[in-house]
Amino acid sequence: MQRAAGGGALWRLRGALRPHRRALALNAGLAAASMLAGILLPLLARRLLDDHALRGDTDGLPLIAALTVLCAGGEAVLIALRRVTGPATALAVEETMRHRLVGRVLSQPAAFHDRHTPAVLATRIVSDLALLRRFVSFGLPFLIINSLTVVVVVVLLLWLCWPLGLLVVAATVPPAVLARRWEHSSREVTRQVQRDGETFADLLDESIQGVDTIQAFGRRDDFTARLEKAADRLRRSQRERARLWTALSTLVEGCPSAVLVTLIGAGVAAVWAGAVTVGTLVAVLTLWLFLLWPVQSLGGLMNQLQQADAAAERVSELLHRPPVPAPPPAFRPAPPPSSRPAPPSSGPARVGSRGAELVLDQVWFRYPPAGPDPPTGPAVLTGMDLRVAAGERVTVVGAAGSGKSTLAALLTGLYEPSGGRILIDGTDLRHLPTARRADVVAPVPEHPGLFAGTIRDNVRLGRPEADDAEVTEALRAAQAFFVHELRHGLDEPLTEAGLSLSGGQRRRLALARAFLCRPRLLVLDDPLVGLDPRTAQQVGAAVSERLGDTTVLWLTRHRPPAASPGRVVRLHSGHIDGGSR
Ligand SMILES: Nc1ncnc2c1ncn2[C@@H]1O[C@H](COP(=O)(O)OP(=O)(O)OP(=O)(O)O)[C@@H](O)[C@H]1O
Repeated sequence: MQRAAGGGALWRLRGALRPHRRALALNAGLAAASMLAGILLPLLARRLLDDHALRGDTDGLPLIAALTVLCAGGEAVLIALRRVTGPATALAVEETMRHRLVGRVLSQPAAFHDRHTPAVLATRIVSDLALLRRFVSFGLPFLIINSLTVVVVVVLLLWLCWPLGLLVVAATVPPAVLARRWEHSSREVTRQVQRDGETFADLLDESIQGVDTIQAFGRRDDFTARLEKAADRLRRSQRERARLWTALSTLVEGCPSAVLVTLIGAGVAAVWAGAVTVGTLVAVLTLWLFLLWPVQSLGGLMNQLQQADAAAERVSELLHRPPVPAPPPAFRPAPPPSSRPAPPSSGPARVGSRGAELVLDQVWFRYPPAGPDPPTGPAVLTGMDLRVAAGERVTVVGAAGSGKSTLAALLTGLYEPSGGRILIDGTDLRHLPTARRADVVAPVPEHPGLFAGTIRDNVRLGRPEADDAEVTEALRAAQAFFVHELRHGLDEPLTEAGLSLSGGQRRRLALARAFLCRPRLLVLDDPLVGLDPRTAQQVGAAVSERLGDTTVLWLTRHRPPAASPGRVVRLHSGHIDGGSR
């Protein structure tokens, strides 16, 4: 439903302002006080002229002069204070929103990340929040101060000389109406600018990430053309927005000069006619000058309000997503294996744990749609049944695209089944708290995620408290001996996403990471891809021999090496042939 006025999405973000309400109230107080101190000056000038200067009366002059200096000085001090506290408050508000936003984004399920690319999320977290910070530090205070100024000045003008006051009121109406109409017509254009910006950011992200492929296939010109087309669309919508904005600002900025001339003419005539004093005319003209900035800045502030509202809409769409569901109180996962003493480092490393029983009960799965349309694609899993006893090793063999990675994603809770249940020791996986999942189910995904940091940080991802002896043991079990040949060993820094390592090395670090968690169920998604036959054989042997009673589900396109886990089942047409023994 279309909102009647801008600001609705901003209002939905008020929760993020709550922790800063004192600082915001202080800023508003400083702004109102400085505005009032400024507005008192024309009134004091009127007294100075009418009661003293034009009459030659010096009685009381020092008091009026002292009050004038006090107001002028007070206004300057209050403005300076606001300039210090305002940006600090805006930065604090931005920090609160960023903290909440990052937390919400990182806790969203995989289906959400399928629909929002990293570029779009980064834009929202960085650019949209910067827009909102600017609005909180500049746009919002000025919208409040300017509105207050208009009300106070108009009341004073009507009180000082109502005909001149009415003239001023009449002169402020057209710009206000124009700004309102502009706000209406430019709302959709503003959103279009932001949509085009997101599309461009997406394409840019995709092109930079795939630059090797683009260059290898000599498609640089094609991709440059695609980017230019998207940039052109963005430029066109920005130009349309600028056109609307120019029309408004020209009218709004041109109006006041015409009004000032009229006001001077009418005011001088009124003084000649004896209807107003010189002091009153000076006060009226000065007060009109106070209205100039609020009127002239109206367009700019509406512009900022719109951009901030569009940013707030996108930010609140993320912030108000449902939180990760809390587990029902009944579920008690087994105690984390870290409480057990680490095995001795001599002899073959054992990284296993007490295994969990896994049951897939009529599991159906269809990927959620990328857009708002209802799902249309075929179901990937179609009533899958599989029973794996505690401590059992099962190899699931399936062709490319048969749904192995999908099954791994379901087992690690990245997606929820569209139908049926996944039970671990009889408890539905849906009820397993996210933070404890790594204690129970550890994945070795087909494309493991590594992060900037040291090898140690990456291996300890699931168990940050593990000591170096445990990390080294997990690396040995995963055949990741290459780590000891690195210059800094466990302290070797990885560049972003572990790009400084080969695919096979990354995979072995992912294995070590999973081993270190000593999970009760280990899910391996084609873990031998990228390994040479000898290392593959050793990893297969490590999984068979060194995992103790850990239950292992090995998903693969081909039968793994001879030493690989025991029972073999086939994934075919979305279900497992002979899954439930
Ligand atoms: N995020 C996604 N959104 C929509 N469809 C998807 C998504 N990921 C995978 N699919 C589809 O689900 C099906 C199964 O894919 P999946 O990656 O699970 O297969 P796989 O057996 O692991 O394949 P491979 O051995 O090639 O890695 C494929 O048809 C694929 O197109």
